[in-house]
Amino acid sequence: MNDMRLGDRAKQMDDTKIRARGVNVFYGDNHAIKDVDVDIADRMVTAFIGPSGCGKSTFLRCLNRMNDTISACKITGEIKIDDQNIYDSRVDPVQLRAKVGMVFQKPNPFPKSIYDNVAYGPRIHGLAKNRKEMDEIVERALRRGAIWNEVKDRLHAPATGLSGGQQQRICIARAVATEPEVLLMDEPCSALDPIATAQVEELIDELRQNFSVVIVTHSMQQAARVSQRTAFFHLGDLVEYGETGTIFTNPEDSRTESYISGRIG
Ligand SMILES: Nc1ncnc2c1ncn2[C@@H]1O[C@H](COP(=O)(O)OP(=O)(O)OP(=O)(O)O)[C@@H](O)[C@H]1O
Repeated sequence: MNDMRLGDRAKQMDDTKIRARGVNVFYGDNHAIKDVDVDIADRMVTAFIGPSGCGKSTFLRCLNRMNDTISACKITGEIKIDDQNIYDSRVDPVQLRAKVGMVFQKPNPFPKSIYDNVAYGPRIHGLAKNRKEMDEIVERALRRGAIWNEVKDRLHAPATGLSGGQQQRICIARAVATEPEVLLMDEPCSALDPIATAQVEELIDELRQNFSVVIVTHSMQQAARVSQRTAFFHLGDLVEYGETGTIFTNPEDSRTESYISGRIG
């Protein structure tokens, strides 16, 4: 183990936001995630990389219990956010998903106005006492989504009428409107052109001032650009996890090296 990783491990003692231990996921007989332990840091971007089907999205969805909605899916092990086991029967998944927001691969605005898309979560969770407070929440979220200037004059127009890149930033604004602590992003740029991708990447860098961000990406360049930590998955195993620069320049495991050099995947 190199010095960087030892330093990282020590730091993780202080800044861990999510602590997963012995996590296994099964879809029927398919053992999709195998005994994964990982500590995800607060206010940093963590990238999940690995070949198609290795379990990146499955593990990401464990972090806000999105897999609960898949009946064939069984999860064992423990995932704690701060000190709370999110699979404890007392945890309400709806409340959990306000705390752990998610942005998907394909922009999926609701067929509602831009304003109502962003106000949706805050309304469900009763975050505003009146219209003025809701207006403030919506504006703050749209500013955080780096889309306010483009939409401030048409807040009541349908969100579905925006470009793909704008829709994705609306979805990010919608996810941050409930003041989550963690933001999960499942290939958030895969449907975007290079300009919109650059805007979303810049935004991810700003979001980490306030949130712990976990991003699944197929682009190693993107992982290298946006993340501080990288986890490499292969066939359901978390093969290697550490500081992004180290994973890309000096990986310990031959499978990681093969993947980043394009020999597998
Ligand atoms: N809803 C589901 N029902 C059954 N099996 C699933 C489901 N989702 C994923 N799987 C299986 O779990 C394994 C991991 O899939 P997952 O989508 O997590 O991989 P991934 O690394 O995110 O892949 P990709 O990069 O292609 O999106 C695969 O074998 C996949 O077929």
